[in-house]
Amino acid sequence: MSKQFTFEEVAKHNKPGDIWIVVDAKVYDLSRFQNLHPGGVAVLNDEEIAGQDATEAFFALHRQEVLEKPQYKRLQIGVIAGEQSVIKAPVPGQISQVPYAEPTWLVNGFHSPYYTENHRKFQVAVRQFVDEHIYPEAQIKEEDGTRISQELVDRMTALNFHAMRLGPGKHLKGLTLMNGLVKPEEFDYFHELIINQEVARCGARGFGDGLLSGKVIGLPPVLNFGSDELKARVVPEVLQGKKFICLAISEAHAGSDVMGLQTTAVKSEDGKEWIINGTKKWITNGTFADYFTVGCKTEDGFTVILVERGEGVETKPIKTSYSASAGTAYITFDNARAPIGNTLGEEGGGIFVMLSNFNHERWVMCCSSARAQRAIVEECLKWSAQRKAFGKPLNSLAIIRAKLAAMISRAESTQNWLENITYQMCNMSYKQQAGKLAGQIAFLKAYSTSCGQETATDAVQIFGGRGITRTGMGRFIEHYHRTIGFDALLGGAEDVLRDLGVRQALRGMPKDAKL
Ligand code: HEM
Repeated sequence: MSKQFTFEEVAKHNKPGDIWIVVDAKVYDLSRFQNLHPGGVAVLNDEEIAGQDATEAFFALHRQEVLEKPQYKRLQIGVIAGEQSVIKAPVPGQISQVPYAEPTWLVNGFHSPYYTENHRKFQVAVRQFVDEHIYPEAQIKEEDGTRISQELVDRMTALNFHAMRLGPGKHLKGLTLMNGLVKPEEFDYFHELIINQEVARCGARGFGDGLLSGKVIGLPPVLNFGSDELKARVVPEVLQGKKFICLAISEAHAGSDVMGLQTTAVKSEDGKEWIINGTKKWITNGTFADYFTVGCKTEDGFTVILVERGEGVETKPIKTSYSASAGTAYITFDNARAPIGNTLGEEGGGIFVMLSNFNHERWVMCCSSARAQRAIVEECLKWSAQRKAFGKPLNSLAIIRAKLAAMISRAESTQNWLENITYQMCNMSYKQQAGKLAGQIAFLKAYSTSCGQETATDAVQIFGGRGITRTGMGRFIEHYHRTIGFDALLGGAEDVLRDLGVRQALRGMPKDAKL
């Protein structure tokens, strides 16, 4: 039972060296903390703060997580008798009650044709896991830039999280998913969407990629095009988080232009090995990968080869604008060798191997992008309600409300289009998806990330200086604004994708369609 105080008792502690305050009906003794306060002593000694109820002033300047930190939590010495705390710290797994902070299918009273009872149970379990285990590590690693902990990798393995992130398919056969919550044959793209969206809530873009997204794009070529022997060796150890894999296609010489790649693979004299020479750039998870799914120029064109870390393979980190925890690498292959049996698909058939991967990769990015921008909407709705300017909350200004309207509309339209495409994916064969959805997914990705960029700009305007400050109230806004470019480039730049979508559409134009 907390010690009880009255406002009168608190008011007596209002002098330098003896400062108590009330925040949300909780009494804090700041006497010894005052000189350590990052905001300085003077603000605490203000006559409207020292000995007073400082709730409004506190929440205008600090995120509520400040009070959850153990070093600050222990400043609380009691509560105000007869008063109730109203501000609740988020509980792991909880659904936000802020309007538009959740997609409609998670909001009380709304309906959806897409999600089953099983999806709903699955979402609860995934959110709980993300909030308890991924979110806290994401916040630390995004800042310190170190790679994902093996402890977290292992926790994810125990739920077969790594396997589920590759989507539905044969690789799930025989696995216990999420402690048996969903049967492998029932796992569909909506389950996968849930995983992608729940992880995106962490608001840590670099760590999000460090969370083995190299595997999401690097392993499918092995799964779909590797020999049985290669698959038997590589797939289980990657899905169990014992080894790491990445996709190594882009180069300093060529990004979207796959045919312009310069890394070469030639056969050894005895014909048993590939000898690989060249460089790769911006390779996610490359710094800690054991396997590299490498796009190479070969005699017959373009070929994809699985290369193991070893002699002739060097990786070094590239400093990008997001966290080094993503393991973004510059890779050099200097007479690196790989057995011919590591060829993925046909020699010269690399384009086919790559193209079969792109739709899924882009759709995964749409899931994250839609959810990440919604999290920014929630931040802006909260901030504009609690921040006062000219004596009124920010949201009393029409210009702020107009920005919120635009953000909300963007988040809702992206999610709704995404759910429609996901439903099509659930009801089409992989081949049908390749034919019918490449354009749709390309358009959605470009739309979603351009919406994200506009939302990032609007959010910075709403948060002001805090929107460009890495700590404190605007830290998620600063982070989102700094890293939205990754969504807009990875998996295809916006302009390239829009053009691809239109070209796909033009191919489907009936010859007899005339005005
Ligand atoms: C339990 C009491 C308090 C604790 C534990 C605390 C802690 C902190 C911390 C950790 C920061 C760094 C920024 C951040 O991480 O958000 C900070 C900044 C600040 N604090 Fe406090 N604080 C307390 C009460 C207050 C009060 C009552 C005021 C009164 C106005 C105040 C004014 C400020 C200011 C002006 C800043 C700088 C904000 C900025 O740079 O945007 N603090 N405080």
